[in-house]
Amino acid sequence: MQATATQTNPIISFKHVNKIYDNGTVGLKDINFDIPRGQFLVVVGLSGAGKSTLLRTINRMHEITSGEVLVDNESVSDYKGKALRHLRRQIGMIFQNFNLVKRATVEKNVLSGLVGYYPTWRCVLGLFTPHDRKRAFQALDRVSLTKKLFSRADELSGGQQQRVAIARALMQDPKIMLADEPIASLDPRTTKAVMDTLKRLNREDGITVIVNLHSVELAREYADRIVGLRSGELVYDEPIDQVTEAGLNQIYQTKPEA
Ligand SMILES: Nc1ncnc2c1ncn2[C@@H]1O[C@H](COP(=O)(O)OP(=O)(O)OP(=O)(O)O)[C@@H](O)[C@H]1O
Repeated sequence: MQATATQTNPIISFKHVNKIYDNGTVGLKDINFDIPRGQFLVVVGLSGAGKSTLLRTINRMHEITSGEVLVDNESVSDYKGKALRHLRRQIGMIFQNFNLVKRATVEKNVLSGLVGYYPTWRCVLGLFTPHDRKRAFQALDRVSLTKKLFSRADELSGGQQQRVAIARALMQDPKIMLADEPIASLDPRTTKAVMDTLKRLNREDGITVIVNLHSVELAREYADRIVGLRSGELVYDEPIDQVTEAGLNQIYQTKPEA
């Protein structure tokens, strides 16, 4: 069989990645795997398994202790200044608590996604061009929220706020979207709206999406592939058509005593 581009050219690679926090806690232990371009990857595992740590090594919110993280075949560990800013522009991120400026309008929150492109003072002063505003409107359209353009962020439901956060990330024109427990504080209906939005961006825009989830059911519903972490180690890695209940249970077993 002929190798496809995604097989030969992963967008992200972890090579023997270890992360030990300053207090000695092992965050990640010898992580090795590739993420093909355009994949919808879900990372599952118990609380403290290392999911957030893993995600944050990709955009260098966390530094690794050893090994290599490659984005587009380039090791990002030594990136500084311009190179690091360029890396972070390509990677959108959303969080459990949305991280919006609650008293600001939806439009202003979305426009703040341009902070990686403009000096911060320009964003703070709100010096955006008509073209920027048009892009903010288009980003909100992608998450079906144009009607809320001039609402204050804290007037929106949790699910809507998370979609504003997604629109803000879209302003970066990202190749990769990291989502750290994006639905942990949402009810089932709004959860579906957020997960469907991420899936649509993955399918229609080709954005590689990596989501940390506690819910195995949601992982099975949305993922192309599921990886499982336990105590910082990769203990599970299967494409969705090979995921089984028994396999998933293995992620949640506690380690036998040595
Ligand atoms: N800044 C830190 N300093 C020290 N240890 C940390 C730090 N951040 C995380 N840890 C530890 O690293 C391990 C992995 O944490 P991490 O937050 O990545 O797990 P997680 O799977 O995302 O958990 P959760 O689902 O609760 O968010 C845990 O033992 C955690 O206590």
